[in-house]
Amino acid sequence: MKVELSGVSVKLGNRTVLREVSLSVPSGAFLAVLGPSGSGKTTLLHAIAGFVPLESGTISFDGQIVSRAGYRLPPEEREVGVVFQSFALWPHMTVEEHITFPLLQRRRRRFRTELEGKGIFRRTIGKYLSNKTQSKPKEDAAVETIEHEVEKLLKLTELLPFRKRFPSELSGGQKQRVAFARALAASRKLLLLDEPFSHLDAPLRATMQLELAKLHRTTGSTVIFVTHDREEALALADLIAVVKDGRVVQIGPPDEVYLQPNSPFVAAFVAGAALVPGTWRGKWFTPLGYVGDEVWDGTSIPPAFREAGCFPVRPEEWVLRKYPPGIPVRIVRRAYEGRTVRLTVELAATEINPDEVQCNERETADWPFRKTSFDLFVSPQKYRDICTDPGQIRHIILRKSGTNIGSRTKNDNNV
Ligand SMILES: Nc1ncnc2c1ncn2[C@@H]1O[C@H](COP(=O)(O)OP(=O)(O)OP(=O)(O)O)[C@@H](O)[C@H]1O
Repeated sequence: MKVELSGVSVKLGNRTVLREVSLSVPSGAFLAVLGPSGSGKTTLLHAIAGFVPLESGTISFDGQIVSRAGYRLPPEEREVGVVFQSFALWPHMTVEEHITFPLLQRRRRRFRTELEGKGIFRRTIGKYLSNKTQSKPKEDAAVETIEHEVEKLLKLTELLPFRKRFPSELSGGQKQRVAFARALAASRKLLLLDEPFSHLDAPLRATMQLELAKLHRTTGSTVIFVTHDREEALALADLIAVVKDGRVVQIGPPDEVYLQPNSPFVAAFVAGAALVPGTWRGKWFTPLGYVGDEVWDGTSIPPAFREAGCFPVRPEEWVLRKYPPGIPVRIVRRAYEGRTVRLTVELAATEINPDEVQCNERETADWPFRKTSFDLFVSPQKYRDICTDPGQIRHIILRKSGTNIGSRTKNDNNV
């Protein structure tokens, strides 16, 4: 199912929580909605599910408007499957009953007139159908269809051995799979997932991410997935929408958002980039405190970085050196991660006059820009060769890629 939002604004209480959000998710695509806490991700998902009314704009599914100001197709009529952060399983229902329930609801919608007021939500399909609301052949066909679908979903989510168990008898990962199976039973067209892995430990999280990717491939559902974990978003999605303060500030494929962020916020949030303060002269950038005569070529850096007086550098772009040339930094933390050592560094304060930092307050107010601290990775061997203790001052330079470095004296003449 293709999902389109055009100029969507949502007010909760007297706060505008979503502002003029426009985005388009092609049928079968996996969109990750990525943003910090409180940015409006869950509200965006709730607007798509039909849980909240719109102040303005439209939401459409396959070209049909499902929400606009003053109109909202009820959630149960939207054919969407939702997985909530907390799983929200029903303690009194078994695994197979969880999956049966939305199938009965869908059936109920189809036979609404026949079933109206007949008390269909009993614990099993048998009980439900023994209400004799339909003819015998119709009953048999309904049982068969629902049973068949339940079997398929149990198999798809590898829950066959647990079908008779209640939630209290399941592990975290199994509960998660029940939540997925129930959502798929509600709809295979559109799945809305609100941080579904946030309560799982790291190994289980990795397994569930693989399972979700497989499920997405096999079902072909459109998936909208809310997360504040950039690695999860980069690993799973076809498209990432970065949300800040209720707005979508950038949307694109993961590599595009990672490699070509359009603002300091996206660079720092999605790529963990350092926002190196310094001075722009034309296309050339001189990092603050740089010891040496190099300047960086910012031809491909968007204007928002010039306005903020900074240059984005991703962790993998740095080279650590014992001596100048480079930017002096103090190593404040090291974390051994097996193949690499993650170093957290701060610009060495003695070298820097904070007044020289041309910081755009609005863009960087929520990011530790002035107290610039960021990560870089070195090999364990390099770590042993270059640094021994946190607290040491070392130098970092931008990895030479052949095109992004110039000489200060040579290029000063060109600006
Ligand atoms: N019912 C409400 N009334 C008023 N404000 C609300 C209401 N619900 C949420 N908000 C506010 O709307 C903003 C967006 O909330 P939302 O839950 O969508 O953010 P989020 O990005 O999903 O956050 P998190 O990652 O912490 O779950 C927050 O500042 C929140 O405090």
